[in-house]
Amino acid sequence: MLGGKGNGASQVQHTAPVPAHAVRFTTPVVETPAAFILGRWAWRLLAFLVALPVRYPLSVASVAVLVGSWWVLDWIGPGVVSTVTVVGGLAWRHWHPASFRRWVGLRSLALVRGVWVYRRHWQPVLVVSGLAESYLERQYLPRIRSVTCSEWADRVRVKLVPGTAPSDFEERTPQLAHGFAAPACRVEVLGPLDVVLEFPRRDMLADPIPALPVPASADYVDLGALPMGRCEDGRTWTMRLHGTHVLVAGVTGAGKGSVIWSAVRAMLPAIEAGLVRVRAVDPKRMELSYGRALFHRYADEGVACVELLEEAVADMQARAERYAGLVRSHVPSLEDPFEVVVLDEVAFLTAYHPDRDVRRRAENAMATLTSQGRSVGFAVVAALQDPRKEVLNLRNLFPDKVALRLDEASQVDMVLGPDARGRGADAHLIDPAAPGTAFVRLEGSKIPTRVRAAYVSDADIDTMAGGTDEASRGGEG
Ligand SMILES: Nc1ncnc2c1ncn2[C@@H]1O[C@H](COP(=O)(O)OP(=O)(O)OP(=O)(O)O)[C@@H](O)[C@H]1O
Repeated sequence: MLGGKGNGASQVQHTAPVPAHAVRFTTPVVETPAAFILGRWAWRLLAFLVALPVRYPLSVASVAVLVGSWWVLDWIGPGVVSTVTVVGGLAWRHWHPASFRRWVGLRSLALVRGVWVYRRHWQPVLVVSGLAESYLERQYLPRIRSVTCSEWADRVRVKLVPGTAPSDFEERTPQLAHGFAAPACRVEVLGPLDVVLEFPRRDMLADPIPALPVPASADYVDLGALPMGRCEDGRTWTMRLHGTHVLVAGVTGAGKGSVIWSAVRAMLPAIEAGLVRVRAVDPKRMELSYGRALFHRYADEGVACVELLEEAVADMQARAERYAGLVRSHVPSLEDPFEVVVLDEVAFLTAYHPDRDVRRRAENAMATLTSQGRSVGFAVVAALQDPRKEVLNLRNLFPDKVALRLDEASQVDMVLGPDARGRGADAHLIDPAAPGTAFVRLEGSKIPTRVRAAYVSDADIDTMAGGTDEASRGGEG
């Protein structure tokens, strides 16, 4: 059953003896006549040739055209076909570079890398990393189904050996990444026995991303998808804020400020229009004080911070009372704007403040805001350096989390959830020279995605706070 074609297992010669059993039952060795073996090879060759036009239609068609033209016009035929193809290809590349890259460039790359990198090294890498399975003294390998290339990564679709699980691959992502000379490896489960291994080819996030354009007007502000920066596949990283709370964790210098400011920047026209109000808690007095003018309320001293939080709780409860039985979901308006409470270094209030009463009141206010605020249009964005439980008991009240560079591997799962590191979210290995880089779980995906927040400089914040950033305003945000 394991060796059957449909189940994705391919049988290979075993390279290591199975440890001796107390009692060994072995199948008798029967000499196979050479005719059988040759017949089987011939059958396989025939099946391969028949499947060829289906598996590689473009390549087979090209060869057929070349041979056909040679048949009809002798050597002039292939010469004419090649010239037309090259000139046509160059023209295509010139006029439609994007479609040429998608249909020709990336497909050719996938063909070459599929053979040269993955199929060539597949068996040794999998055997050495412990992903080859043994059964009745034979070894079985997961089978490569296809290799495709995107702008930034190779995606190797694999059919697993029955009896194994995707977690076997998830546990060996470092071995696989090193084995195929890639900077990382991520595992995506498509279905039973069906996984994709994603190997980045280059880092799309290596260079800092300048602050994104401010949306042209409040109409273009989408509180469910604020543009924050870039994903590792080159797409824009968008973050939902309305209807959720966001926890941003990262060591000092990891770039928590750029996440907070990118969110504020993406909401700027709505803030100016009065549809969004930001209350800022800034105990470090460094990060948020720059943009004071943008905030509805601002506090930087322990007791004042707690009072700000308690006022937000009172406003939230008043709104909840008005909505009770009448409104099911909040829509931002001038009367009831979307209220965002931004807390920089939340542990200062919940763990480090010397006054126990301040710590308790801060924790209570945050717990109330995060547990009751979502449906009435209150969101909390909290940044912290140390995600350990004793520092912030409320971690689980934040549905969305951003894991910037962290100190220890164990903190990754604390921030992103128990299986995050197994799925490739190595936030503890983020390069300190690339602040703003983080792992997040995008909506609808279990796989953590690597992103980088755009860098909103002090000058950008000054311009935002002065309301003079017309030049940087974009179209649809
Ligand atoms: N997204 C980014 N892209 C490029 N550089 C960045 C980015 N974010 C931050 N930096 C750089 O890293 C430095 C530290 O960033 P930031 O102050 O936001 O870190 P932090 O996590 O808030 O640190 P702390 O907890 O000490 O305040 C910034 O001064 C800036 O030079």
